[in-house]
Amino acid sequence: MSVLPPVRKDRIIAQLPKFFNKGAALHTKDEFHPKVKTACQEQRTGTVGFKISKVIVVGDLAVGKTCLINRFCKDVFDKNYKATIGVDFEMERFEVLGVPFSLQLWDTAGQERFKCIASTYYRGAQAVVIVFDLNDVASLQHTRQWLEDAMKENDPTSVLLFLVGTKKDLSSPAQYSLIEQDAVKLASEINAEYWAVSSLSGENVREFFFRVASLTFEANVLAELEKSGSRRIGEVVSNHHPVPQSFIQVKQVRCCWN
Ligand SMILES: Nc1nc2c(ncn2[C@@H]2O[C@H](COP(=O)(O)OP(=O)(O)OP(=O)(O)O)[C@@H](O)[C@H]2O)c(=O)[nH]1
Ligand SMILES: [Mg+2]
Repeated sequence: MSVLPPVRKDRIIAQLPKFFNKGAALHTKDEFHPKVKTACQEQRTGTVGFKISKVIVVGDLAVGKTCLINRFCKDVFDKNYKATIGVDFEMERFEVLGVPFSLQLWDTAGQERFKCIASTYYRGAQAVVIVFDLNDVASLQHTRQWLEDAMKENDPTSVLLFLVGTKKDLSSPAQYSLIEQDAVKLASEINAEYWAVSSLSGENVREFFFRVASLTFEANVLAELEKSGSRRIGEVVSNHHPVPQSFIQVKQVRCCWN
């Protein structure tokens, strides 16, 4: 018997949410991968329904990481800045294509003096959200460093990356389109999906997290399917050359859509 309450009605995902910008999307398909849809219909998603996927949110101080998470998880916005000390996390439960799926959203500190505490929590992320302020070019320039730090603790071939510009409500259309060009360019260079949001107005916040949940779910199901398929192949291969598990896992995620 399940002890968990049912998933909230507004956390049910029945369709793949759309990307934000075609020039910087993790993929541009309209629907979930056919293998994922079939596996969900046939209830062959293995352990995915019991898993909690870790998402880490990193970026400069005061760019709006905490506000972004709080807008989505609690539907609140605080205009006063209170620095995050170390880390904090929120759990969000979804239902994707009828399968329960949970995200653990880790809100980390951007302030230099708390960075070493925060970085100890980077390990094991399935998605990394790198946040910058759309009104502060320096915060966009610093995202490469945040990426490098996050990747020291994670496998770059299996992590989904998102580059998120915040405080969209504060930028004029002209200012916005200037920084967007740089952000889209950077996102496509680092293989991240780009989003622009406002936690004050709520613009794109829900859409963004639904996309994170959906793409993470899709990658998990594909990896699970690959694992159940490769177990048989692995058994045959291992009679001759043992295949390290890490190699199999890298392949699983890499071949998502190819
Ligand atoms: N206008 C506007 N202000 C925002 C938005 N998001 C955040 N802010 C403000 O920006 C400041 C910093 O926001 P936080 O979410 O605390 O920033 P943070 O990235 O978590 O900062 P650290 O915890 O120090 O790393 C606060 O004063 C927020 O009210 C937004 O979308 N629009
Ligand atoms: Mg914070």
